[in-house]
Amino acid sequence: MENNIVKINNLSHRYGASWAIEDINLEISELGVFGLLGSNGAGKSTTMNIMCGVLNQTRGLVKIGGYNMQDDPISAKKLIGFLPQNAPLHMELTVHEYLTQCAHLRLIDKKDVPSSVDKAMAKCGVAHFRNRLISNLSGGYKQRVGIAQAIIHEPKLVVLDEPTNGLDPNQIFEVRKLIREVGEEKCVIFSSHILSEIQATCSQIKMIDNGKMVFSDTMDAFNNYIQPDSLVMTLLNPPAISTLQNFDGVQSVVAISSTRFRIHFADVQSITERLIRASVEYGWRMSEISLEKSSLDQIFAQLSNQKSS
Ligand SMILES: Nc1ncnc2c1ncn2[C@@H]1O[C@H](COP(=O)(O)OP(=O)(O)OP(=O)(O)O)[C@@H](O)[C@H]1O
Repeated sequence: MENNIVKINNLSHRYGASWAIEDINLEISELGVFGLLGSNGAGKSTTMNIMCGVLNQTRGLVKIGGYNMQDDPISAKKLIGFLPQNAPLHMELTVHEYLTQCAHLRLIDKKDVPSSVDKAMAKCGVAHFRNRLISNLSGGYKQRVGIAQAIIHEPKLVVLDEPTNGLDPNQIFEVRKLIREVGEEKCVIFSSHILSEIQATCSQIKMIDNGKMVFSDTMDAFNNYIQPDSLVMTLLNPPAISTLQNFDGVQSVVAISSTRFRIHFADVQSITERLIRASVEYGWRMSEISLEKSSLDQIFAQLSNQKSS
């Protein structure tokens, strides 16, 4: 038996004539929260829907816990909990009624249904709303119920498609916390188009751009990758530009105005500190210094170019 929780090989899908995803490869064999990052239309939902057996791929292989999704969908799907982009909630049911129905749909042994429902409600912090109609819950609590239905049968893999979309900052904070807790016991894959969302929640990051996987590594590796390589500073009494150009570690200097400069450097280590010290020593009168980070669009562009070169 393979010990991969998820194995995806050369997964490709087209809607009509246009390819939504092409040759996606992915292997996960450990617990934790894995982020799938991509801008709108990048192919995240298509990948997740195929992974969960909701959509049939045009080409490629999906195995969950060693079971091929196309050959043995029942065994594969037993191992998955899925919260699609539009949570499949029944607004007219109470939280308890809905989760009980989900437990039956997941073929949990009848005698174990009440304890499974109680456990999922407790884990997701919705037990105190057990008798409330789902339609009367806030967005954050609706998402919690959505996550509860995804974990009720104790799956190995939990797939959450943009679970924090449309929530307010407090609700986002709480739902992220819940996702991290679920990730301590299960493999969680969750998608977002917001980089900070993935950075705050995930140990690993997979980036999709234009239907292709452009980056797959740990969050630390990604954060190192996007280390800033420029800064902007304002000097009210600047030296000659050649002085800045010759400063140790500086690669190039662009004068944005007579007092504002963009400095490109090779290594972020200590450059800001050394520039501040020099400003004090030589009386440059620094009033601003800030590191510039690449935008998500720039990162995607860099990674996509690297991939195709
Ligand atoms: N049912 C469909 N029919 C035709 N094209 C589709 C269909 N579903 C998705 N697409 C197209 O496939 C591409 C990938 O869409 P997908 O929904 O997988 O992206 P996404 O990364 O999840 O984006 P979003 O965050 O906007 O949902 C897009 O160009 C989209 O327009």
